[in-house]
Amino acid sequence: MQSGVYKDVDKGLAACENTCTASFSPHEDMARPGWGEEASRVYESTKERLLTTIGGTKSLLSDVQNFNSSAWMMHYPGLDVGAASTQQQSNSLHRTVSFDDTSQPGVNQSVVANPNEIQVLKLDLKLGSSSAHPSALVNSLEKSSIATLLDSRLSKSSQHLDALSTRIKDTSSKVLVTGDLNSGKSTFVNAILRRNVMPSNQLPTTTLFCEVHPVEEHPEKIEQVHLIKSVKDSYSPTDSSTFKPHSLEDLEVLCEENETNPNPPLLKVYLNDPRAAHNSLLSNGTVSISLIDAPGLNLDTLSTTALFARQEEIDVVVFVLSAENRLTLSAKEFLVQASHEKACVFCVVNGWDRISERNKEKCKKGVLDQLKSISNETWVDREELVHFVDSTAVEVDQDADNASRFARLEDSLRNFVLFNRQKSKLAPAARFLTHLLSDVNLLSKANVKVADEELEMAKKELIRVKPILDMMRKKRESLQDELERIENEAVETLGKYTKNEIEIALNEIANGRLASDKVSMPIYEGILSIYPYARAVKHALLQSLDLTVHDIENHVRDVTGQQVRHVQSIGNDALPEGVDRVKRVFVKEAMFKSRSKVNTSTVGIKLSQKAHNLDISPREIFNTTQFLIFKKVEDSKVDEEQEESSILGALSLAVGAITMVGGKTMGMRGFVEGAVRISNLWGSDRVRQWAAPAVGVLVFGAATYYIYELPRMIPKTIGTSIKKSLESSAEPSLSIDSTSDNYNEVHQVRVERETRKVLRLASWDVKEKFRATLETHAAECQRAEQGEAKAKKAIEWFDSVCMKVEGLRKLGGLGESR
Ligand SMILES: Nc1nc2c(ncn2[C@@H]2O[C@H](COP(=O)(O)OP(=O)(O)OP(=O)(O)O)[C@@H](O)[C@H]2O)c(=O)[nH]1
Repeated sequence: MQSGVYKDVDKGLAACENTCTASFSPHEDMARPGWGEEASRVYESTKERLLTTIGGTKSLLSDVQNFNSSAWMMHYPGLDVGAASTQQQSNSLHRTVSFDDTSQPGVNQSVVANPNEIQVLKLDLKLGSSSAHPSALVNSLEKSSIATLLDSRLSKSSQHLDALSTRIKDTSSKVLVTGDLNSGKSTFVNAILRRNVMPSNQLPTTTLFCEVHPVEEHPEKIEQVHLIKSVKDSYSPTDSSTFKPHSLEDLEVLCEENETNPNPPLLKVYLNDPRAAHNSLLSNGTVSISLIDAPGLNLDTLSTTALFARQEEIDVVVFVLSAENRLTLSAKEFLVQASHEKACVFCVVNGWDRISERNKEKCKKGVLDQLKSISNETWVDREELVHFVDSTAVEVDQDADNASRFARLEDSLRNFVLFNRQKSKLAPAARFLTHLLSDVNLLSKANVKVADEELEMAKKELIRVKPILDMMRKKRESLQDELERIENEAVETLGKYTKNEIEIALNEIANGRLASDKVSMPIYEGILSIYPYARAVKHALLQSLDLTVHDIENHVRDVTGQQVRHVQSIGNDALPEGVDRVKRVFVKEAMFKSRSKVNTSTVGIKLSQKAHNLDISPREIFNTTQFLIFKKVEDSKVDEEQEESSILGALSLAVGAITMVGGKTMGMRGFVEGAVRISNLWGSDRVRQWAAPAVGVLVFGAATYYIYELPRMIPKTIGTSIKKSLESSAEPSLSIDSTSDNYNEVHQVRVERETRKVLRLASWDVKEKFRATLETHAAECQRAEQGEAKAKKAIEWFDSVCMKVEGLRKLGGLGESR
């Protein structure tokens, strides 16, 4: 016999929790004076502790939810993939903290936990195919989905805590009286109340639920019946819209009226119990008890009554059966369900007076055997829970034996109600809190484990990435400087080179020589083709200049290409390992290609291909100044001939001018005629006498000299002219187009600009790659630092949750769920 239920009151709720599964035999305690007060005291103190624990747990759940949504997406333990490793883990850690979360990087797959340990916060993973293994589902779900599912479980648990809290605060207890049809339920309720209130009859009468409350619960403290349309409707005795009032006398009529109602109403009956508190069950002075007279069980009412019995506020089910009849199928079915829900069922075997003395033992055995097969717990405590009485005799004169049996029934029932109130109101809360706190503890430890893993990963990542980042940050400035230096040096070198090469070329041309050996001078074909010859010379000189520029460009391309590779190699050397290198290929042909698109860039290019550059002015053929200059440049010995040459030059200029004006080259006849015309100008006979031969000789000598000197003079004259005009944009004969810069400067600037453009692009590539790599590493570093901080915070926070769980367990007198 378990008699420690009320003795061991100091164990508080742990005792309450233990008694949930303990057998019930409080009769020894009942015999003690003041047992009711003691039970009540235990109840009150345990209730207060539980309510405080519920408040603390709710606040803890809210904290977990906030942390889950704002700081750390909660991880959920996966499924057991190895009993051995689970066992091993369990041995080393308090309440298995390991788990199989293979969806998380870095989590050791051999580390597992038993998911069955999670009870209240178990996720509803019946998603999609029912054949999908829960572990697969856990692992396939996104972290955020798990966190969301968990959040929903936490919310539901919090709501359930509210319901439990309300239930704990509810001081009333409900006793549901049910049983087979006509088994005497109403008669028994009347006997308990010592009043003939419930209609009882040979014929089935009770078709609806009659809930009897002490009159003290009525707002006006009057006896009254409240008819509530449906058992599902809400009801408040102070809200007249929720019920229809009737007098007690109407009760029988109301029952008759609703005999065939498929959806019968619920009746609340407020009744005065005239008995003293220590005798009364209804107004016992300790707790507020209501009795519910339910319809007899048949196929129609079975489900409704079973549903009613399952309700949390039903603390006790009193099952009334007839001593004369065996249990019906409906009754058996109900008892199985009720005993499953409530563990023990209080049984009243009615009509005991109808059983003859000699059959009483046999009848008793038959009833108990039936009960044993249905509810073993009830059978075990049959002395307290199964009573054989005559309910009809309670109000009338009854034999002492039945009076004693009924008194014992009443004591047992009252005791059972008080005892079960503790069980039905506090134990579910205690059990739920125990499981919930254990789940929170398990989840916290599982998350500490994950946070540990993530902390390790973050640290490793920082060890890897931070030195690279620091090195790159240090290199950034020097790389920039180095690239700029290479660019500037190359630009300067190639600019100078260009200037120098063009200077050399122009000097060559000014000396009448070709600047490139890839071009040859035209052949002089005599004075008669002097003009085409001069034009061809000019073309050859300009072409040689063009080829010089072309050679310069090629050289610049080669050198720039080398510098591009140099830039790339410096840039690639500055990049950390594992990063793609700069691979842009330098296409040297693309250099100097953009000239056709931009007008100014055509300046000074392909001079020989522009027709207007080949125009020859008389001065380029007969320019005495040029001639003299050529002489000076060519040979210093000719100084003494300068005077003569000057005269001849002047003459040649005149003759040339005349011949050119007359139609470019007129030939010897025209030349002589020209000379005669000049002599005619003089007009005097005397002059004509001596001058004609002298002029003739002079002209002839000059012509002879010119014919001899022209092939040598023309390239120099033209070359000098070209050089002069290229060195100054003011020279109209060979303009380098719309620029004020001279030819040399134009090319120097062009080469510098192209070189800078190419090298700047190469540097940009390198710098961009370096910048992007640095940014990537900075982001990785930042992520790792954030991960480290987050993991540290999570470890600290979940550790504090475990401590709070421990505190709440102590506060509520709760143990560990497993
Ligand atoms: N002799 C005897 N008759 C009883 C006893 N209990 C009930 N009866 C009679 O049995 C009949 C049915 O009693 P009720 O109380 O109406 O039975 P019930 O279970 O409430 O009936 P329903 O609600 O219609 O299922 C009545 O005539 C009662 O007088 C008892 O202990 N002894």
